Amino acid sequence: MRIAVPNKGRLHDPSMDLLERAGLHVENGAARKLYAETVDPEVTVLFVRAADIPGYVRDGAADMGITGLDQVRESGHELSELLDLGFGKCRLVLAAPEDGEIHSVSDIEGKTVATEFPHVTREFFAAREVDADVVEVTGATELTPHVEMADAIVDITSTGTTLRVNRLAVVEEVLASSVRVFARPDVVDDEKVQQVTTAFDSVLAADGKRYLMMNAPKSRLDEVRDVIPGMGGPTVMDIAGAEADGDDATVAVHVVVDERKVFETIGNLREVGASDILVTEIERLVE
Ligand SMILES: Nc1ncnc2c1ncn2[C@@H]1O[C@H](COP(=O)(O)OP(=O)(O)OP(=O)(O)O)[C@@H](O)[C@H]1O
Ligand SMILES: O=P(O)(O)OC[C@H]1O[C@H](OP(=O)(O)OP(=O)(O)O)[C@H](O)[C@@H]1O
Ligand SMILES: [Mg+2]
Repeated sequence: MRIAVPNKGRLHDPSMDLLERAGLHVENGAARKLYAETVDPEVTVLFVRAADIPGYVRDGAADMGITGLDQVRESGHELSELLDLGFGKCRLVLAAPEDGEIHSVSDIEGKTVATEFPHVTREFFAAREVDADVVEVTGATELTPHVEMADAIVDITSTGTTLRVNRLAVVEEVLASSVRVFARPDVVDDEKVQQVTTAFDSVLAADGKRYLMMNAPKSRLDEVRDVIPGMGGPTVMDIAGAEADGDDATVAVHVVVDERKVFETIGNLREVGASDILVTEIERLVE
C-alpha cells in the first residue's frame, strides 16, 4: 500500500507527525528522498507535491493521499474522502481591489480572474451563471490586479495578511479547505487502507485528551463519577492488596478527560476525596 504525502511546504511536517503518531514510523526518510519504507513492510510513503497528490492516487501510483481539499477539488478526480485531519485550514476566496468596482460575484461578468485554481474557479462561476475569463497563474496571484493582468483573483487566504498588504478584499468564499486523507474508490475497503485510516483516526481522537488515574474512596465513588466530565464512565478497579470493602476501601479510577477540563476536574476530584491523581498524555485512542 502506497500513501502519498506532501514533500515540502506547510503540510509536510504535520503529515509526517501524523504518520509517526499513528505508529507508522518512516524509515530513512531523508530530505530529497522521493519514497520511504515504514515500520509496516506493506506501507510505503511517496513524497509528492501537494498539488500532484490527487493525480498520483487516481492513477494508481499511490493508493491513499494526504493533501488539502482545495487540491483534491482542483484535480477534478473522483476520490473517496476518508478523514478530515483538521490542519492546513484555509479558504479559497474571490478577492478584488479594495477600492474598485467589484463588490459581488455578478460584478465579475466579462472580467478577468487570475488563479492557481482554474478548474475550481470555472466551476464556481459556471454554477453562479457568471461569464468570466479565467487565467491560470502559478504564484504571486495577489499581484495580478495591480499590473492589469486581472480584475480579481481566486486564491488561498488564512490570516488575511497577504490580501491586506496587497489591498485586496474578499468578495465571496469559493471553498473552505483543510487537509484530508483520501483514497481511490476501488481500494477504500482494502484491509491495509482501513487499518491506516483507523490508526490516523485514533491520533485525531486522542488529540486534546488526557488520561487521569487516581485513587478514590469506594464509598464516594458516586461523587467521583459526578465530577468527571464527558467521554463515558470511568474504569474502576480494585487495588491489589488494599481493603476491598468497608469504610477505608480504596479503588483505582481511570478516565479520559478533555485537556481543557483537566484543571477544573482535578480540583473537583480532590474535594470528593480522590488522591494520587496522575495526568498523562494519550498517544492514540482507538474507539
Ligand atoms: N496560508 C495558508 N494557510 C493554511 N493552509 C494553506 C495556506 N496556504 C496553502 N495552504 C494549504 O496547503 C496546501 C499546500 O500549500 P503550500 O503553500 O504548502 O504548497 P504549494 O505552494 O502548493 O507547494 P509548491 O511549493 O510545491 O508549489 C494548499 O493546497 C492548501 O491546502
Ligand atoms: O492569508 P495569509 O495567512 O496571508 O495566507 C495566504 C497566502 O498563503 C499562501 O501562500 P504561501 O505562503 O504558501 O506562498 P506560495 O505563494 O509560495 O505558495 C497563499 O497562496 C497566500 O498567498
Ligand atoms: Mg503556497
